[in-house]
Amino acid sequence: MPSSHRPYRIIISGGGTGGHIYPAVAIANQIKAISPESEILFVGAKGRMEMTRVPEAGYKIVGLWISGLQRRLTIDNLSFPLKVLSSLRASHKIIKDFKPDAVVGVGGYASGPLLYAATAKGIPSLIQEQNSYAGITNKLLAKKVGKVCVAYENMEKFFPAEKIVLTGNPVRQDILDITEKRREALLHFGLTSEKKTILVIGGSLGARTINHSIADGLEQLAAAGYQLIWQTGKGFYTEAKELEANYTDQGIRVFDFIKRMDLAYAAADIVVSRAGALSISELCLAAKPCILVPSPNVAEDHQTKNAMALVQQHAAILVRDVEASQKLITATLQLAQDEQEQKRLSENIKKMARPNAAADIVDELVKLIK
Ligand SMILES: CC(=O)N[C@H]1[C@@H](OP(=O)(O)OP(=O)(O)OC[C@H]2O[C@@H](n3ccc(=O)[nH]c3=O)[C@H](O)[C@@H]2O)O[C@H](CO)[C@@H](O)[C@@H]1O
Repeated sequence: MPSSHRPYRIIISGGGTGGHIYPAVAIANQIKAISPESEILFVGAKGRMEMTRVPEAGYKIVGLWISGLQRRLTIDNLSFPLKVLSSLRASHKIIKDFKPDAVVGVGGYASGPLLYAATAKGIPSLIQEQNSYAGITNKLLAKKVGKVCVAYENMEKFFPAEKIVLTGNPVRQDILDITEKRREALLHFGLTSEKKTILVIGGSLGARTINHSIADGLEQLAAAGYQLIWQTGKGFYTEAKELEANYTDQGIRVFDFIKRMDLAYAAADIVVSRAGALSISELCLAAKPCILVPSPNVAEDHQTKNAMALVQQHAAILVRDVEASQKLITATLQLAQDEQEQKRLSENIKKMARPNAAADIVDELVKLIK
């Protein structure tokens, strides 16, 4: 069937961590799905993760010279006003050259100047907030943009009510259907179907407390007969690799970053994870029983709020970061042994999935253009 959409020119801006980048990629893929001739340009922050992950996903990206304002007084802060001015000027030029029909902001440093410049020119714009607690960039931009697509209820405290649309977080297509991928997944990670698999993910940057707790409990997990896919982030990778060397026959697999998250979810019987908003949205779609260890190092403790939205529905188990060193391994072993609890959690978390988020967001975007 021919597409009823003309080709659109869209800029998507933001990044910093996977939690901002992958929803942006999912939105881009959806625009291409409804209108394959569309042109999409990403705008990120120089030196940040999006500058490599976005081209890997097949899209062009340009980088702005911008960073966040640190809460402490640092040398970096002194250059902050200069960075804002420089990135605003660069954003105006990018918009003038690319001539977008609309712009999308996904949060993170780069979306500030780009959306500010776009809205000043009256270009239709939409932001997507992944968390149950709004980031500062999005809060400031909300006054200027046309629509704010959110993933949690009660976001009126942060954004003008008439602009809010509850869509959920857009998740990469390959994670939407993992049920058929288990065999391929076990093969991919060199694991066996005879053992249960625990997936440990620290979020796109890795999580120190989770890493230390798993390192301390590795012997226990292996002795109990579980295999492990363990994503450490860069910081703990070398140490974890050394530990892994003692357990290769028992199926302990260490990665700093996993590119095939679809296969990681497909292989997993249970998951231990930070409570980043995208990880949570993906876990809902994958319908995996999980233990969430919210990062305490994020604005307004928003990961705990993300996690509680599930815990209150008995859709996930919470282990607080301060308690992880004592409780995480015990909780993991308990859940791994309790198939009824796994089933209950899996059924409940599945109810919270929003598989149409990307399509709903792009619908809103198209309405703004029209
Ligand atoms: C420390 C920090 O600031 N964390 C924030 C960041 O988290 P972070 O970037 O960790 O984000 P999320 O947990 O939301 O998402 C991680 C994303 O990276 C992907 N992934 C992860 C690990 C890996 O090895 N491979 C891989 O592809 C996941 O599949 C997911 O798509 O953005 C989220 C969304 O705004 C916030 O909720 C988090 O609080």
